[in-house]
Amino acid sequence: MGSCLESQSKEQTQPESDRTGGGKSMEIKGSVIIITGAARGLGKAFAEALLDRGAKICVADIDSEQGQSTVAELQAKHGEDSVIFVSCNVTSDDDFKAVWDATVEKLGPVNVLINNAGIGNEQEWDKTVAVNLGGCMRGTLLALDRMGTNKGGSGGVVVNISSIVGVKANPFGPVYSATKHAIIGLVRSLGVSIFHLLTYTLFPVLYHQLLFSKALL
Ligand SMILES: NC(=O)C1=CN([C@@H]2O[C@H](COP(=O)(O)OP(=O)(O)OC[C@H]3O[C@@H](n4cnc5c(N)ncnc54)[C@H](O)[C@@H]3O)[C@@H](O)[C@H]2O)C=CC1
Ligand SMILES: CCCCCC(=O)/C=C/[C@H]1[C@H](O)CC(=O)[C@@H]1CCCCCCC(=O)O
Repeated sequence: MGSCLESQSKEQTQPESDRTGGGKSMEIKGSVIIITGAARGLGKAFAEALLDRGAKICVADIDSEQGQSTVAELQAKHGEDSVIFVSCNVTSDDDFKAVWDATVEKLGPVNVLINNAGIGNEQEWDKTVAVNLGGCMRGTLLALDRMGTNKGGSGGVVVNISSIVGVKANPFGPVYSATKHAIIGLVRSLGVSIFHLLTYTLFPVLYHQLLFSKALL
């Protein structure tokens, strides 16, 4: 059966301790990092923390107004050459590729992708699946294609954002919870079969933001 994760082979397996993607240790200073959904919330907080440590950041978000305002704020502190905004809907292959190309052109070769964009819309469940799970899959597969050592890349890191409800049941949001469970399945499976990149999952618990505050009321 064909696989979207082409050219994996059993010969390419290596010990867990050697899973370094490109075989090098990772340094944040000078790294080029794409963060989806970084116009606000957790993604913006990741951008701030990584900029403080010397990374260059592409804020990729569907909300251009908020994204541009966030980048203007971050540029005022870290300089215009350190952070850019690129409009991106993570459900679109073309958008994701354009983000990658613009980042390489303006900041240099990409080292890290953080698939952070996420929504919690139980009524429009297919949209929630497309953004939360589809965005992580699309980004991870593109990263393998662009950074994978099997494709002539230098390796790199992909971080996919799950949630506490990716490991616990969430009766108030079963669709959201299912997407976050699936992200863990994706990364765990990649972790045992792919050594061309490092893949991680983060499990945030609660981070204040407007939408979630409203969901609790
Ligand atoms: N806030 C929290 O306590 C927790 C958040 N998470 C996860 O962390 C991630 C970020 O969450 P928050 O910062 O709280 O969310 P948020 O709602 O504050 O921000 C989400 C960002 O994603 C963007 N976005 C939405 N749809 C998009 C799309 N199709 N393409 C590109 N960008 C899109 C939005 O414009 C927004 O800037 C999500 O994946 C969420 O599921 C996980 C656990 C806890
Ligand atoms: C309900 C427990 C949520 C656990 C923490 C979490 O993952 C929160 C994430 C929010 C993030 O800001 C983006 C969202 O939209 C998330 C909230 C989704 C809650 C689903 C509730 C479903 C509903 O009541 O419609």
